[in-house]
Amino acid sequence: MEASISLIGSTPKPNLSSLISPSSSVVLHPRLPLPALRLKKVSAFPRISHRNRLIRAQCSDGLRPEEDDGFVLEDVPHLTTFLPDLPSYPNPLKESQAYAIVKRTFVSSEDVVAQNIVVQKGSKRGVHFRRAGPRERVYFRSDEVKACIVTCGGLCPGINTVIREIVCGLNSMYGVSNILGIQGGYKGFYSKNTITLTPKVVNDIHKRGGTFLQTSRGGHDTAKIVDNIQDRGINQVYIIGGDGTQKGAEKIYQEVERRGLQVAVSGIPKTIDNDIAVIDKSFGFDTAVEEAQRAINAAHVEVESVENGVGIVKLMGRYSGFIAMIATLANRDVDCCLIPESPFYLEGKGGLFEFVEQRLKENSHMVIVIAEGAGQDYVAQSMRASETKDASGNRLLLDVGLWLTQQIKDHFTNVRKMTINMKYIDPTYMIRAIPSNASDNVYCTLLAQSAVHGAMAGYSGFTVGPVNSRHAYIPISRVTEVTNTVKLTDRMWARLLASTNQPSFLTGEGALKNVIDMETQDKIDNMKISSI
Ligand SMILES: Nc1ncnc2c1ncn2[C@@H]1O[C@H](COP(=O)(O)OP(=O)(O)OP(=O)(O)O)[C@@H](O)[C@H]1O
Ligand SMILES: O=P(O)(O)OC[C@H]1O[C@](O)(CO)[C@@H](O)[C@@H]1O
Ligand SMILES: [Mg+2]
Repeated sequence: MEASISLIGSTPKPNLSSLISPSSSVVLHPRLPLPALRLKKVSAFPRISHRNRLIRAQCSDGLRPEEDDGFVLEDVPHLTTFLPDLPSYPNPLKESQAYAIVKRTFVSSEDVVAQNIVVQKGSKRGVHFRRAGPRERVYFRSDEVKACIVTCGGLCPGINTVIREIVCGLNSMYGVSNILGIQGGYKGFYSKNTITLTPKVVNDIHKRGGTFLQTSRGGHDTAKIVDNIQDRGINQVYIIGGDGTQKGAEKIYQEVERRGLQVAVSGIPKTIDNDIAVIDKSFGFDTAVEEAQRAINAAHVEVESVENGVGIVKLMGRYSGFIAMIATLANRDVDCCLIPESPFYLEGKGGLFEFVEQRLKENSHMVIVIAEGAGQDYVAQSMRASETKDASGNRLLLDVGLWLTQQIKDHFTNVRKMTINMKYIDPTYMIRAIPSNASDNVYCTLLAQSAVHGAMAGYSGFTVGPVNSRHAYIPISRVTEVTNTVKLTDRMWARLLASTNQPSFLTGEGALKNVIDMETQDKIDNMKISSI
């Protein structure tokens, strides 16, 4: 059967045809050079969600589901898309001692990573991403590369490891020695001096927390940044940061393409909140969960040593309660976990006050873990909410930890006439500021090396990250269009409820329906397989 292909984006170019198996119908996104098969150009979709565009693409191709194995490649841009005459060179890794006995040094263009690995007999093959790794040909000569690295947004364990491994990877694998550090985040492109990064300069930065290059929020001025990239002759840009940073990276890529520059833009997702879609997990998350154990354990020791001890530990998580959820599951001494995705209430039947009292009666102590973004609307009812934002436009949160501490104290002292011993611990910045642990260090190394291979291979406008444990190149827009959140309807939250035996707070009329409605909408937009 002849393959039927829908192409979204600019005019196709004749190479890289091998991805197409004769029986597949393939949707190439956003631009894959022309395979030697029948092509149908799909024009002008409304710029709605990436996912919807793909669905539309398949429908417009007139494919009936029965004839279609549903293979979809969400491809990343390549420099040859807008610079068709760019020369390529044999990858210097061919000569590398490190890869001398590796059976398959290079990743084939046919290697893709499936987004969905839980399938049923007869399921569509679904969305795939290009597998990350070195390619047979590179689009930069080593002595021509001028790379830069920038770190933006909040801190996260492991940033320094990523910086180190980009520098060392470029140098040892590709012989690149011209690498600049942009200081202080995006605004550093146009307002600060750069620093020269060599393997020697970055040699032991991975042992320290924070970012060697400093970071900032706000200050993303695309035109000024790309002017600066152009003026300095930079041709590889490595951008380490969270969802906001990746949105900025996408804008930089678009401007680079508009100007027709030979610049590879690579995003490396960083967020302690684990709120980036598509990837399995963000680096530093495991380290954060591990460090959170120390705070939870301290709270438990304190409250178990007194009568009616109530410990509250506040953890980070602006919109996503992953750290709180996984830290709770890991710990066993937590009686109740509160996250932004799961609304809770204090008073009445099934409320938090009732549960605290019950646990105090049973055990004489209890520990609550609360994510900083939990119950914000609730807090706003009793505090004067100011709609203040940080320099990047993120809403500044009200301190739910202090608020909850006060509410519980007031309730038991004034209403229940009980003496309780309250211990409130806020370890948020301590958790974020530490160096990464061993497994995160390995993860950061893989991310950095994958980013370097992708840039050298001429990909641009991509984010790198593990999808079902295999590192992949993902279009940046795909990871920024939705926020990864804890799905209350998935099993992981149920596991937590089963482990703590806490109330689900879903007894209010319509509460469960609201959650399901919200998540259904989310799932339509976001095909992420959320699992940790
Ligand atoms: N929509 C956007 N377009 C362009 N740049 C953006 C956008 N959103 C944020 N940025 C820029 O990205 C940088 C970091 O953004 P932000 O402070 O939101 O942190 P982040 O990358 O989301 O990391 P985290 O939230 O994990 O700390 C800032 O310099 C900000 O100006
Ligand atoms: O105080 P800062 O540095 O703006 O960072 C706080 C925010 O950063 C995050 O850790 C995300 O990086 C959020 O969880 C938190 O709200
Ligand atoms: Mg963010």
